[in-house]
Amino acid sequence: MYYFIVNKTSGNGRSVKVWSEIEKILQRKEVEYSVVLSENKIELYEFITDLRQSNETVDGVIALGGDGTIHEIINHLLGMKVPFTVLPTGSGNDFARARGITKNYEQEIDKILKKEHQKIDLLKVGDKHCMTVVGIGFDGKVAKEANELKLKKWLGGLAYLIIIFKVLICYKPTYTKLMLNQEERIIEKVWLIAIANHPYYGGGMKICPQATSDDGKLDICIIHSLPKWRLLFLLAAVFKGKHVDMSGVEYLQVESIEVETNEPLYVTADGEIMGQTPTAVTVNKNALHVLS
Ligand SMILES: Nc1ncnc2c1ncn2[C@@H]1O[C@H](COP(=O)(O)OP(=O)(O)OP(=O)(O)O)[C@@H](O)[C@H]1O
Repeated sequence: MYYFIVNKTSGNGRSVKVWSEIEKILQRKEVEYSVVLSENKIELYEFITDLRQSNETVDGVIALGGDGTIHEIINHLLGMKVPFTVLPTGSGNDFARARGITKNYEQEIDKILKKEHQKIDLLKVGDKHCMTVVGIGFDGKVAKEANELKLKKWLGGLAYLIIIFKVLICYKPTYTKLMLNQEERIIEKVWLIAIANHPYYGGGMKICPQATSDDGKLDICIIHSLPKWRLLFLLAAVFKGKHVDMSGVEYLQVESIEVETNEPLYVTADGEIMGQTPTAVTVNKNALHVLS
């Protein structure tokens, strides 16, 4: 049995339209499925609780949503050895982008029905897990403002651009103390720290191009000690992942990181606000089964 979780709020309501398309494909292929079309996280928790208690064999849990939906689901599936994947219907879809999952839904369903899966790592941040990228600093502030902006769903990518400019006007880089694999490092004037399990965040920004979710490592990109105008050019280069060799960028691979800052900075995971610094991130190796 396949379990589908449709987040009605993601992608400006696109999930519901896509679900009706998918339901027809499933019926044509005579696939057994159960579905929840959820408006809020409580409906999601109830569905997963039912799934835990069910005697059915779970062939897969499939999200229709974006990275925020994935974030909620994986944090509830941990410990259950059920394979997970997504049919992307969000606005960012950075996990799908990283794994080559397309919007050719018929083709993606054929892949799902092959039942091939593999284990991947997750990032552990506090008591939560993250699938894609933990963002700290400038990007955390941008995500916070984007989540609060009601117009986000209408403006799409343009909303991020507007918010980036707005945040940039007032944002000041921060004195930061890091513990990288237990080794202390001080960096003054940090704009942002991205800690990645997959390469993309923010709807296609290739912040950690070398990140893979099967190497037991955190890929870390630190952007620091740059004037504002250079940061803007650098952020433009991030879309192609061409920023890593530029000055003001450090790219590291470690097993653990602790971040302390002289003032609290927003911490995001999969685009969702987790809290503020200080924070610590580690790898939870082979934590989740994903359908490939
Ligand atoms: N099953 C669910 N049902 C309802 N709401 C959910 C569910 N799972 C997560 N949410 C909330 O819905 C919000 C929007 O979902 P999501 O982030 O997937 O869509 P999006 O913002 O369009 O896509 P993306 O994150 O890829 O940009 C999230 O902030 C999340 O907290």
